[in-house]
Amino acid sequence: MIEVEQLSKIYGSTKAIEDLSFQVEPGEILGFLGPNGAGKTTTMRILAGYLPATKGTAKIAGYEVHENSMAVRQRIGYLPESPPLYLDMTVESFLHFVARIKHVAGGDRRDRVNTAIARCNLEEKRNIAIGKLSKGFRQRVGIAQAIVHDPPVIILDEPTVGLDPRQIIEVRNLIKSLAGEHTIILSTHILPEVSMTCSRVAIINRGKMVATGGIEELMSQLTGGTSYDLEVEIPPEKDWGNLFESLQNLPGVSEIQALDPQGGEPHQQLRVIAESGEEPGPDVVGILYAAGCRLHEMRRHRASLEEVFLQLTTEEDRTVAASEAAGETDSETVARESAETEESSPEAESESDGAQVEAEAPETAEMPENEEVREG
Ligand SMILES: Nc1ncnc2c1ncn2[C@@H]1O[C@H](COP(=O)(O)OP(=O)(O)OP(=O)(O)O)[C@@H](O)[C@H]1O
Repeated sequence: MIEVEQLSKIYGSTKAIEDLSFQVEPGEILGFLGPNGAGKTTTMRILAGYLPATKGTAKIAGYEVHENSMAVRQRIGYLPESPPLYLDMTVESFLHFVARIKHVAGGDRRDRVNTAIARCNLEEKRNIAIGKLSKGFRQRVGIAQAIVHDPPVIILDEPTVGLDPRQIIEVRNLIKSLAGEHTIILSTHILPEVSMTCSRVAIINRGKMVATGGIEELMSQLTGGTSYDLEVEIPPEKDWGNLFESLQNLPGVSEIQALDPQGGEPHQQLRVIAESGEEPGPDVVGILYAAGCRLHEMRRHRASLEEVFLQLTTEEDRTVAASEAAGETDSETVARESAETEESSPEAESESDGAQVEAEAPETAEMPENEEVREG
């Protein structure tokens, strides 16, 4: 449903994203995860047809996003980081307005608006002006405007930023309830968001893809899977070397480490590292039991998504640091930092992005006087 091939975006001399390739299957929620400045918003804006890529292609439902931006916009619902909302309009009239500009047929509009209101739990707020709603309700209106034309694809850029913990849970549940019927890509820098909401994850760092896959799959592939820390007491008559060898030869065991080799007999602290996707814990216990060992403690450790994320992003950062130490010029880093400083100034942005900035379509092209509305 979403196919991205070697997508790159360069702002002046800053490579915001570089050769990104990934796919999102129908009905799936893909978490697009990366630290601040990794290139998430840039990717979301390109997918939504609001920013041209420098290189590569992105297709939504078979349409190339830049070449067929109108066809793509009909097929996507987009929630930008700061959703453009008309604060003076009531929830219902705003959704009618969006349905009209999204070309929902006149006869279907009432139904579509009612469905979006129901899906986003906005019944009690339908006649309230958006400006009087809390941030959490406004975010729901943002999601309602993204789904009001029943698009097959929904693009959500940091959908829970700025919400309180209760609102975060509500918005996450809402997003989950939309999967299946819709294909969703959700950008976030919040790890639990991905594990709670998404079926698959794409991790980016400094504009490059560092991993994609199912969350479980990534955790076992990248960290070597499960390990067990054991404290055992070995009977004096048993040969420790033989026992060590039996454990080492167990199917599914990758390595045995003696954590406390100085501890001496009979107490030993061991770490058993499993092969990827294997769980040899019960067999380890079986061997120890058969050898007459006393098991004082056994702890199973599985890497968390946090560890995977840190492992991936730190490896990448270390590589960059190493090349810097080797005397290579990191023009990208310098350019990024200066671009970040310039970001706040619209003039500076046009300078750094040259002609590409002018070619960008504003996210709110269909909503005139948007800036005034946002401020109001
Ligand atoms: N208009 C622009 N002009 C110049 N550089 C830009 C522009 N927009 C983004 N960048 C740079 O591109 C890089 C990626 O930015 P982007 O906003 O896509 O990251 P992000 O992952 O969404 O970050 P965050 O989580 O902080 O919003 C950053 O280095 C940023 O400074």
